[in-house]
Amino acid sequence: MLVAVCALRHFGKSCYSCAFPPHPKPDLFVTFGLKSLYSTYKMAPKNVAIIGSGNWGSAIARIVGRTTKANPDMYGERVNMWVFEEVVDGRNLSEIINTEHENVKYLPGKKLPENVVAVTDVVETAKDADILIFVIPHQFVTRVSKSLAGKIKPDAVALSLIKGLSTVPSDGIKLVSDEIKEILNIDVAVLMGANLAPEVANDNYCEATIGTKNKDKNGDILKTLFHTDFFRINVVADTEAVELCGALKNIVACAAGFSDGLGYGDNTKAAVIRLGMMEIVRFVNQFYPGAHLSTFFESCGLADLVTTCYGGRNRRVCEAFVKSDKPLPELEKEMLNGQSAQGPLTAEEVFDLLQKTKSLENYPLFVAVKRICKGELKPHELIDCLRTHPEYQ
Ligand SMILES: NC(=O)c1ccc[n+]([C@@H]2O[C@H](COP(=O)([O-])OP(=O)(O)OC[C@H]3O[C@@H](n4cnc5c(N)ncnc54)[C@H](O)[C@@H]3O)[C@@H](O)[C@H]2O)c1
Ligand SMILES: O=P(O)(O)OC[C@H](O)CO
Repeated sequence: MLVAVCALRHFGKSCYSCAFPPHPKPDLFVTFGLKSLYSTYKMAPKNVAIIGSGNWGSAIARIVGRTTKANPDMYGERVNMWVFEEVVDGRNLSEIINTEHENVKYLPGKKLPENVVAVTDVVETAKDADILIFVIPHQFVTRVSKSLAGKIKPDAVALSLIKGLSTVPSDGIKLVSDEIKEILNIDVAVLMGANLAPEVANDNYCEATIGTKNKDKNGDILKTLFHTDFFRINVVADTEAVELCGALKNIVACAAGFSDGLGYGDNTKAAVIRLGMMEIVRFVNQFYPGAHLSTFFESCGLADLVTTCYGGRNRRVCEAFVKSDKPLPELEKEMLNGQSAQGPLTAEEVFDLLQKTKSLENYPLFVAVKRICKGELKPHELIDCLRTHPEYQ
């Protein structure tokens, strides 16, 4: 055993300086046999595919295209990116991406690395991939995952960048990562953080959190795929908490938008952020207990909440909702050019779960956002809901 460990550590080189206790030098056959086994494993670069090509999908493709190219021993150079085909100015978006290397609709003005290849067939995109990055609005996850079932490598791993929840008619909600896992029967990690896509695409410094239950097995290969000088990654094991921070912050962003639309200023918004944070922590503890408090202070937690409540699309659309009195779907269409604000939908999904579990009174902010989005409350009533928050008792 000792010999085998030593052989693996030295890959057949001299073991005189081995830190292990004294042991015989491994015989050449064992050493080189293991070396070649190791090389086979080591020399098989992982193919990466991106399922999605919206605002965030395209920004992340800029990073992944570069890291795969910079690490040829770890990753295949070509990165397939699934494009939900549409026509832009008379041309197919996929064709524009593959000739001009720019997603002119969802991330205009930013070049994509040339090794990122737009593919319109989702199975074709994913079938040879060892790492599948899911980055689509959450309402499309079930359908897209089902179209991949049985058609991907059985030992592939997925990483979800999706900030949202899946709905289950009987149970209320399900984590998007669990939905993907159940449909595809593969391991699913998550990546969340304070990451407004246009700023990431600008290479402005920021951070993100990877949550994986298999840190020993997948932590390095996933981290290296994203970790750059300007995009710094921490890997933690609290997968559920990481994912829920990403999904639930979109609801809080809506409350921040209402507050901005009403002209309430920074103190009120700080209160919205704090109470929102407390509801996120409470929700995780109630439905997915066991998370470390420190996880909420990773980029996926407090940092994402701050950035989203100042610069996000959910905030922007909800501010406009107060000022214009137009319905949210109309504003989303008018303001976002095909992009998606996921807070209102997530608020509705979370509301159903809270109702089913008789927990509504513990989440006044989440509940108020749902009711305002659905026209059941006026935006200014948000503050009445917060005034009697259980955090004050
Ligand atoms: N944009 C950001 O700043 C950002 C940052 C971090 C995380 N996220 C999260 O990443 C996920 C994806 O966001 P995004 O910004 O890349 O997307 P987006 O909001 O830009 O959405 C547009 C994408 O949805 C696709 N789409 C439209 N209709 C579809 C359909 N019927 N089936 C499948 N796809 C369809 C479009 O082709 C396009 O690629 C979301 O969960 C979001 O919360 C976004
Ligand atoms: O633009 P939003 O509101 O979808 O937020 C984008 C990112 O999630 C911020 O980290």
